[in-house]
Amino acid sequence: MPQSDAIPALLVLADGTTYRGWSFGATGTAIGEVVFNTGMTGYQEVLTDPSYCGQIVIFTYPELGNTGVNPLDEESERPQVQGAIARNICHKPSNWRSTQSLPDYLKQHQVPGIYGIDTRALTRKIRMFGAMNGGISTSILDEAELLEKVQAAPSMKGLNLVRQVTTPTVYEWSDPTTAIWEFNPVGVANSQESFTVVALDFGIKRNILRRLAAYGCRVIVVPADTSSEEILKYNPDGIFLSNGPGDPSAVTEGIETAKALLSAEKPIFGICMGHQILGHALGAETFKLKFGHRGLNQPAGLQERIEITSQNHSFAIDPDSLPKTHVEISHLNLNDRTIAGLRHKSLPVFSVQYHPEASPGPHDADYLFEKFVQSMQAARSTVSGIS
Ligand SMILES: NC(=O)CC[C@H](N)C(=O)O
Repeated sequence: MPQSDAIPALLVLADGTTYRGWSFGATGTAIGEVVFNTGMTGYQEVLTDPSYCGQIVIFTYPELGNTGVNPLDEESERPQVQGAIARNICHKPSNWRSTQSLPDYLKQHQVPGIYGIDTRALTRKIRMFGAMNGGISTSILDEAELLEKVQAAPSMKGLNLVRQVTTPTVYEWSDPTTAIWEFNPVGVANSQESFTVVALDFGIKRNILRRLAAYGCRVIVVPADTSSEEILKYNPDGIFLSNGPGDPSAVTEGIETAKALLSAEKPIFGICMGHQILGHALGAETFKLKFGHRGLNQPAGLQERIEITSQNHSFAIDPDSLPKTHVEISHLNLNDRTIAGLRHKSLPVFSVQYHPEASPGPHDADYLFEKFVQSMQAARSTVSGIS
């Protein structure tokens, strides 16, 4: 229920659908692509994932904010969503790790939210008609006026948002997953040889960096427009292509770099946007899904093994465009049979459309970090003549 001093807010979708609710977080107006996330946990990780830049996220889980927010659960240094839509909000968090309430946190970072919305009906609408632009506002309460602003906003298709979230400078990351949260101590202990990984930052999540560090990688994170020559100067054992927001086909500089890096024949691992960029570099195309996959229970696999995965994406690789002579599908999304993983037939190069680092989500796919480390180990042995 709204508090007695709740501020009224308006939500308008590009097709003219309107909902009225109350404001939480910052006041003002936010316009973006409205998408839904079905996860039952991890609202802070979702809000701070740079891949959501430009989007307003509907949370289908009915109450947000119960466990507050804390500095350790940030996937980047601030919330990255344009706005948030919730059924209900908890104003008084209760958790030993909480340092701030969710509404105060969003207010501090000027991110507007709206609650009191029938998120089930809204999600059904998006599922039926597809993801579309929308706006939430406390200052424009006239439906036609907000609709005009929503309809003037650019479509997500063709949008390069990487420049807004990539690191401006090179930095090194060496913090592994904290010991109390480490769920795979055996795998981690087995891979303590150190490898240098250059991570191309299209909007990287911190837990990817932590998982790479947990498996013994020293990670050098570089801006998205770093050239292949500069990357190879670090003499990396492997190259990582990160997740990120917007349309992958618009990230032409990243695609060109990935193409050039393929000819260096080093191990390459891509996650989500990284997977799509690798796909483009290998000669494939991407297309926009009707409403995307965002949640923590997406099944992925091919034949015997099925992983339950964490996902957040709008675009996918077009199977008809895949150059089958040198690339093969390693995983399918088992809900809709779209491509969820790729593998090069002769090079140590692979990628997944989902998020093996979870945060939030299940840990089924964590083995992919181990696989990346093993491919770097194998490449080292080949170079030194031990095979
Ligand atoms: N999480 C991601 O990297 C998302 C990739 C891309 N922006 C998409 O929506 O498909």
